[in-house]
Amino acid sequence: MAAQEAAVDAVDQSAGDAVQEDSARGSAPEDSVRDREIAVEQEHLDRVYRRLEEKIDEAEFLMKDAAKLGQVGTPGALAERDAQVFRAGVHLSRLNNEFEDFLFGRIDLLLGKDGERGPDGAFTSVEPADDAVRPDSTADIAETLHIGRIGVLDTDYAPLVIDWRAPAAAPFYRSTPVAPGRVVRRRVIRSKGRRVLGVEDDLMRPELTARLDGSVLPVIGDGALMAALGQARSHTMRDIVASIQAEQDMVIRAPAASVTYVEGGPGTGKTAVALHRAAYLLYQDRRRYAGGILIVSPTPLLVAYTEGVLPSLGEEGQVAIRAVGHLVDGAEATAYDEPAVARIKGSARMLKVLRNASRGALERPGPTVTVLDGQLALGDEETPGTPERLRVVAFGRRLELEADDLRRIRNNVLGGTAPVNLLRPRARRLLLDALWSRSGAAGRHTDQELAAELRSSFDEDVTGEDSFRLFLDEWWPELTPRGVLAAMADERRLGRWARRILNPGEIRRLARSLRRAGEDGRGPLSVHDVALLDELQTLLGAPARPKKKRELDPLDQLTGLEELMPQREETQRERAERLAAERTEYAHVIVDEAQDLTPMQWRMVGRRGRHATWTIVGDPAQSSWPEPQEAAEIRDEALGTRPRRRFQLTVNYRNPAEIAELAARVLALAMPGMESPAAVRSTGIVPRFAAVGDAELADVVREEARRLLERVDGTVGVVVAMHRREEAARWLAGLGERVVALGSLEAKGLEYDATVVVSPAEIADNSAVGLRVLYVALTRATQELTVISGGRDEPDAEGVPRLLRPDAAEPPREQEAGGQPPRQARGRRSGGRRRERSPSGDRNPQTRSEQARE
Ligand SMILES: Nc1ncnc2c1ncn2[C@@H]1O[C@H](COP(=O)(O)OP(=O)(O)OP(=O)(O)O)[C@@H](O)[C@H]1O
Repeated sequence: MAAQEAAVDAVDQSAGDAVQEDSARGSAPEDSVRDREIAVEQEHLDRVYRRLEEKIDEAEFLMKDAAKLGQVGTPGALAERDAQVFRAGVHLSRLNNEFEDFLFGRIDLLLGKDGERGPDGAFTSVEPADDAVRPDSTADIAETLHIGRIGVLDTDYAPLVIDWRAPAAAPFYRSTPVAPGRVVRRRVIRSKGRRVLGVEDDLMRPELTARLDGSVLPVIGDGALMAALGQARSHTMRDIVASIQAEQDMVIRAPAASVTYVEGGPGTGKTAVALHRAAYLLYQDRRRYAGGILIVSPTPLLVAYTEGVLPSLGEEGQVAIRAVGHLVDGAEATAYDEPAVARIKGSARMLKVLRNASRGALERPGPTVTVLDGQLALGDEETPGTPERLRVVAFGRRLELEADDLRRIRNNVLGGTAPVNLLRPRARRLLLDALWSRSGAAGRHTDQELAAELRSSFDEDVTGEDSFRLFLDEWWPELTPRGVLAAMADERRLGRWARRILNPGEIRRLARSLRRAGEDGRGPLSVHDVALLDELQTLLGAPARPKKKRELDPLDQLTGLEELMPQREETQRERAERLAAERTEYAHVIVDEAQDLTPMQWRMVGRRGRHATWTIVGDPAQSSWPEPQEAAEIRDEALGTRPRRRFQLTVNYRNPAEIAELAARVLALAMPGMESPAAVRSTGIVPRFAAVGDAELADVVREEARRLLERVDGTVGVVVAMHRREEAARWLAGLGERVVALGSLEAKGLEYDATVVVSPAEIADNSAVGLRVLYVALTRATQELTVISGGRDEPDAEGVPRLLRPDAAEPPREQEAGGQPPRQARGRRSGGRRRERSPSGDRNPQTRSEQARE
């Protein structure tokens, strides 16, 4: 906050010039220039609110009127009422949504090349008219536009506020001093409710002396971007609508068609851009996209962090944001697999294993049972194996099919590629055929009609028998994805299905991991299990069931999936959830942190967007998936032949240069030759280091977290290796909600005012791509970073771990799949004591870091 206030107070050079001119005319001093500008914007905001209130009155009148119409009760009147209630509800909902921080921008423009106005009342030209600037570099402001979260027109259709997504608002984001177009001054207005609190200006044409209504245009503040970046962070992400940068705006407004790829390093705004793009697409084509956009996020934590952004942009309930482990209804992943297992489960090789399992699971091991006289002869066995003999009585004769017959029929049916559950009717038919030929009745009639009649009464006879029905249920049971996954936990069976696909070690590890889900398959699932379940769902197919008739919603009839209204019993969120549950495919799919998706996850996500357009954002340098080539192939299969458009984001808005520079050392190890994004600001606060022994780790981390909580207004994140997650949460117990402990894989996409990264070596050893995971951990802080090392980190005298020293040695050997992490190569644990303390005897690592820097 302090930074923001400071920025508001700062009046830059150009403003100074304006002030001087003001003073020369004997008018206001510096403060009053700013106050006067705030008053100018306040006046405009008051007008906007008056107009909004009029519109709310109109909407309420419509609602009342609609209710009256409803009392008439004729079908025509009811439909009319629904339509009115709907329109009014939408209107009210939007107006209420938009009231907070409603107006945030303004641009002052030169005269344009042509005089045409667009539908929002603004002039359409982008470039200034030839005579807009006089030879003496003076110019007049010809048009002023205010930008807000939705558009508002005055009673005479003049634009009071332009929707940020409208074409006329684009120059607010795109204009730069290099390519200013018509924009002379861009202003960000900071307001709360009805009160304007401050303004921040960027001058796009500093060479001009521009006048508005005869006075020189004043310029206030340091620029909105810096003010926004300096703000304290909370546990939820904020929208960036007031300070979207030109390269980001290009992505947000890119046409929806085809596949839009966005790459950029940590903090370049990829997630923010993805969310704003969803809002933009809704604005562009609401009919197509309302309720039809899916955002896939890597973790539930990132979903929780980002889900407030769209409502703040006025788009409540229109977009489904789901963690990749929550994409399958009814299957919520809560567990993480160890890296070697994740690598198996995510690999495209699993496709073949699952195909085999989905067919093989029909056959259950165990004591064979006979279905006899309408009963299963189970003996003491609770889970019988697959029956190996079918006996029925038909036309007064006992008929039997033996194991060989049954096997032949099964193989015949499974010869096709159709989903297993959908093959059951065919299996049933072939069983009946075999019994029929066994019955000897086949040749009894030459007359086709009679033969057909006889056959049909034979079928009725057989299928009416409990023995047959029970047999079929046991011999071709309806398979569920969780049931098959549970079957794969049996190492012997898995061994058969994975023969020549996985090696014995992989089979053992995979079976062991699947046993966690329990024999009934109801135990906790991992993120990677969910993609397997989704694949199995496709391989098994859902047997046809009579469809439950859905009650027709009159609003759906009126408007399809259009905007939602708050007055109805179902809330917007519930409706969005319902739409998401009913939906299996989306019109636009946005994948955040796409570099982490495994091949199997790409298949799962791909199925949700078979006819969709796509936005895919990611950073290869942050990938926690070790086989990028394999993932890219499967991704390309999922995206099909749609044309690709690529964008690169190049500026790091999150980390100060001091932190970015440290992280770049790890990037150089993890991805040699890859460029770091340029940090946009510097704070002068260098990262701090401490080396501690195991015994002291908890205390030192806790103490450091406490110290950082005092230094920053917002949040503190403590990032540890995955196996320390729970332990770390205990270290921080009682420190309050502003501080959280995170496993390194959970830190993806999140940010904190300050972070403590505990043992870089442990984090790096955590997986085959540990250096990239460490790079993620080091790039989460917006202000301060402390690195605490143990003996395994091989800290130097200043406490700087080996991996973070400028002369970091060769990158550690990548861990083999399932092999031991290469930690032995990097030293022993320290003897247990921290090697240095501050002169005052406290354990504040600040001192060491300062010493180190000196
Ligand atoms: N134009 C902007 N104006 C203000 N803040 C911005 C802007 N662009 C990005 N930011 C801020 O920078 C931070 C990083 O943005 P974001 O999380 O979207 O980056 P990212 O590229 O997804 O990072 P990562 O890859 O590390 O997850 C956020 O706090 C975001 O609000």
